[in-house]
Amino acid sequence: MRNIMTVSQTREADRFTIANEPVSTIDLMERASQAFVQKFISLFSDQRISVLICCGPGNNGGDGLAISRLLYEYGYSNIRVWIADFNGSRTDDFKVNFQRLSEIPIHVNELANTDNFEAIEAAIVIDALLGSGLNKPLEGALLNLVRHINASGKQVISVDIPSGMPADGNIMVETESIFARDVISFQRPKLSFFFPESAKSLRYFHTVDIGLDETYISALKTDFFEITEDDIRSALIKRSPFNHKGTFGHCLIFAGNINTMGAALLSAEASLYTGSGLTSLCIPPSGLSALNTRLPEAMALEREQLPSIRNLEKYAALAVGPGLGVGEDEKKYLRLLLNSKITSTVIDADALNILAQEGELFEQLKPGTIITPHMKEFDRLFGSSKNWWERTAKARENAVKRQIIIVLKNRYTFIAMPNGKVIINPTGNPGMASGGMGDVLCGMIGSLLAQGYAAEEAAMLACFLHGKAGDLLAEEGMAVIPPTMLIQKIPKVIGDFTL
Ligand SMILES: NC(=O)C1=CN([C@@H]2O[C@H](COP(=O)(O)OP(=O)(O)OC[C@H]3O[C@@H](n4cnc5c(N)ncnc54)[C@H](OP(=O)(O)O)[C@@H]3O)[C@@H](O)[C@H]2O)[C@@H](O)CC1
Ligand SMILES: Nc1ncnc2c1ncn2[C@@H]1O[C@H](COP(=O)(O)OP(=O)(O)O)[C@@H](O)[C@H]1O
Ligand SMILES: [K+]
Repeated sequence: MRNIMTVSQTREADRFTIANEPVSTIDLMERASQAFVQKFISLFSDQRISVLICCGPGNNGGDGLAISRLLYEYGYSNIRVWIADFNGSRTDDFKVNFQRLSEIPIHVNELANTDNFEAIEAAIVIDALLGSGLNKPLEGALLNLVRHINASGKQVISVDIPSGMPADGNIMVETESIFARDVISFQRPKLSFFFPESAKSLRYFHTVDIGLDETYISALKTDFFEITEDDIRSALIKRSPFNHKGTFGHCLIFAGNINTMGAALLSAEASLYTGSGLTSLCIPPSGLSALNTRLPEAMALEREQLPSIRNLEKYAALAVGPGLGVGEDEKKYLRLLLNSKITSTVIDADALNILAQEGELFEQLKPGTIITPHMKEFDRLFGSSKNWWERTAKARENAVKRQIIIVLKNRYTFIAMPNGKVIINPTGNPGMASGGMGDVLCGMIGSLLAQGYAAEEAAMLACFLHGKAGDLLAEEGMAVIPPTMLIQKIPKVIGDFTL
């Protein structure tokens, strides 16, 4: 896991590295600027491109000055610099880089404190106005400059963070900032990048290593973590020669209704393709022929038979909800299943809507149960929230209080764990925004639970692999990803991490 630092923790890591490596602050700024420039070159290799670098008075601006010099040294000759120093005081490292820049022939314009900025001619704007030192909302001439840059329609690349954007997650509706196509962020992404409200400030972010002390950083106590490929590689268990279907558990999926049988089939298919030894799908009789035709590997269990089954615990895991409906029968059977001896459970979709109506059933969830709400389902369960910061806080609070795992689905899915940590999944893409994608995730989690993974691991693995399968398809040129195609990719993604 990669822990996500707050601004004050980044400063601590900064101070520790400076004192213990040791490295001077100006050399650290040079290292950060070099790292930025290397990434910039990989994005824009044509040295003839015209670039305007906008620098504030702090260290973010100091980076901007160093970046200007370095780009010049790398052969980018069409460079201009604007300095927006309206009332801040220049930092020492800004001053050093200002002096260094004066020794090379780059046009530098120190902007007057006015709202009349000249038109931006350059193709690219590097935004080094403000970084993590933001301490109040933008206002006055600086705000107008930010609006001027945004209105120019030029591609903006931000240094560390879009100027004006708060870093630690709580982004207000009224917050105004630079809108960057790309952000090149130092050492770690900022927590704010993962919140949906960040969409007004950036499109893509890239993280570059500036050599802060990783041993120190990984020991910092943080609440938010990002899943990495190494986590997946070490958590996934390789298959052994004498494994058999019994090794990989039996997943029971309780889903589907007359008009929503497809959701049940998607979950069952995802369970099969994620590797559960056996998958049984409990559906109304109207779905049986569809199941037998579409998924010969899966077994059917007629819904009315549920009460007569004595040994439900033969199912290693239970996945409930996709396309289920919220009728009285569904409520009755859901109650029966949640009160059964099956201990590993994932609850999705309509089963969550039932829980939102049946408060006492919700209160009785077994510890370790996984729930997978999207935003609307989450709000039905926990009440509406003003913004994602508040919603995330509720997810953490409830995961701890109820000792359950809350998979709050989005572009970056937040997995709130019973220990209070929030694990962020980085994989996935907008091609996956199509109906049925969540049904697939539910089947994958059920499958991993059936295979014996602990609930925390099953949630983390399923979210990452689900998004990764979507990313592989996007890399193959798929702008729209039907859930059935994503399912076909799951075995390959698992293979990439285990074979
Ligand atoms: N992390 C690392 O390891 C490394 C970090 N580095 C870089 O340092 C950056 C952080 O630099 P920083 O601390 O100097 O702050 P920065 O963002 O330049 O702004 C401070 C200035 O802005 C002003 N100001 C604030 N809010 C304002 C507002 N709303 N409107 C107007 N003004 C406002 C504030 O004025 P004040 O209010 O304090 O008078 C002060 O003058 C970081 O993002 C990264 O780029 C690398 O160089 C090396 C390694
Ligand atoms: N823009 C996106 N980027 C990454 N993942 C996405 C995006 N849109 C949707 N997804 C993923 O697709 C799934 C959608 O789930 P859900 O809304 O429950 O779908 P459905 O109810 O149609 O099955 C979630 O896992 C979500 O993370
Ligand atoms: K910036």
